Amino acid sequence: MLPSEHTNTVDFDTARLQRLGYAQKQLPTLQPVSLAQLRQQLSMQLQTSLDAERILTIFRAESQRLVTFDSLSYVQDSTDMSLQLGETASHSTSYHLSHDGEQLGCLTFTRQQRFKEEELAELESLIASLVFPLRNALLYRLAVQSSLRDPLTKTGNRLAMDQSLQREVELAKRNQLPLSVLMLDIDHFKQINDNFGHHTGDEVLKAVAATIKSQLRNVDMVFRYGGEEFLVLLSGTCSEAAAMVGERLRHAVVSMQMPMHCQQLGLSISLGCAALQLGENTSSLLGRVDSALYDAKRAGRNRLRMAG
Ligand SMILES: Nc1nc2c(ncn2[C@@H]2O[C@H](COP(=O)(O)OP(=O)(O)OP(=O)(O)O)[C@@H](O)[C@H]2O)c(=O)[nH]1
Repeated sequence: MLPSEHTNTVDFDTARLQRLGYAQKQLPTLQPVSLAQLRQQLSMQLQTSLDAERILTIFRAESQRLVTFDSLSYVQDSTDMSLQLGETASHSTSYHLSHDGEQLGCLTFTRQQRFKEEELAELESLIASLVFPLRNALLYRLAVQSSLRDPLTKTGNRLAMDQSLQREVELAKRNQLPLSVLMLDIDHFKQINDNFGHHTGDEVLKAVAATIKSQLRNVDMVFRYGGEEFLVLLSGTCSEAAAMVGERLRHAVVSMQMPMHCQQLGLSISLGCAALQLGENTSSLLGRVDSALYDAKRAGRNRLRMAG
C-alpha cells in the first residue's frame, strides 16, 4: 500500500474541530450506537473539516463503532491522494465512490474475518454520509494544489517555492540538519524555441521536468523558478550528496530521447549547488546557488558548479 502523502492543506479548521471534541490526535472514546444515530452524528462531524485526510480519519473512527475492521485505505488519482489508516488484513471490501459521473476515489476496508452481508449494508449506508464532505474536501485540495503548481510542468510554482524554502530552512536550522538546493537551467533553450517553435519548447520543458522528478525521492521538491529554470530542494542532504544528485540529473537529461524531424534533439542542463550555511537566510542561499549556476554557464554549460 502507498504511504499517506504530505498535503499543503491550510489547517484552518483545527479550532472548530477542537470545540466539537475532534482534536487531531485525540478522538473521543467511542461507544456502540445504532446505524441511524451514527449516520446523524457522522453527517455533522464530517462537515467540520475540508481536509480529506481528517475526514477519513473521523469516518474510520466513527464507523468502527458499528462495524469492526482493521484498515481503511483511500486512493484518488486526480488529486494525488493516497491514504492508509491501520494495518491491512486478508479480507477486503472496496467501493468506487462517484457522484454525478465525478470519480471520488476508491475506499477499501480490510479485516481478518469475512464481512457479513448486514455489515456491508451498514458500511454502504455510512459511506453515503461520506460522499459530499469528501467531494468538498477534494475540490478544496484541488484548488490548493492548483494555486501552488506550475500548470505546464506540474512542478511547484514560485509561491510554493517561497513557502517551502522558508519552511525547510527554518526546520533545518531548528533541527540542525543539512539542507541543499540545486538550481538548474536548460542550455540553449532559446534555440529550441527559435528552431522548432514554442510548442516544442513547451514539450521540452515538460519532458525535462518529468525526467528531473523521476530521478528524485518523494520527499525532494521541484519548483519552476523561471522560464527554463528549476529549483530542487533537498532536505536533510549535505553538499556532497546534493552534488551527486545534481550529476544524476545532468546525466538523465543528456540521455533523454526527444525525437525531432527524424533526428534526436540534444539536451543538456547546467546546475548550481549550494548547502545552507550557519546563520544563512533563504535569499542569501538563493543568491549563492544562482551565482554557482552562472559559473556553470560561463564555464561552458552541461556541468555542475558548487557555490562558494
Ligand atoms: N516555449 C517556452 N519558452 C519559454 C518559456 N519560458 C521562457 N521561455 C523562453 O526561454 C528562453 C530562454 O532563453 P535564454 O535566457 O537566452 O537562455 P538559453 O537560450 O537557454 O541560453 P543559456 O541559458 O545561456 O544556455 C527565451 O527564449 C524565453 O522566451 C515557456 O514557458 N515556454
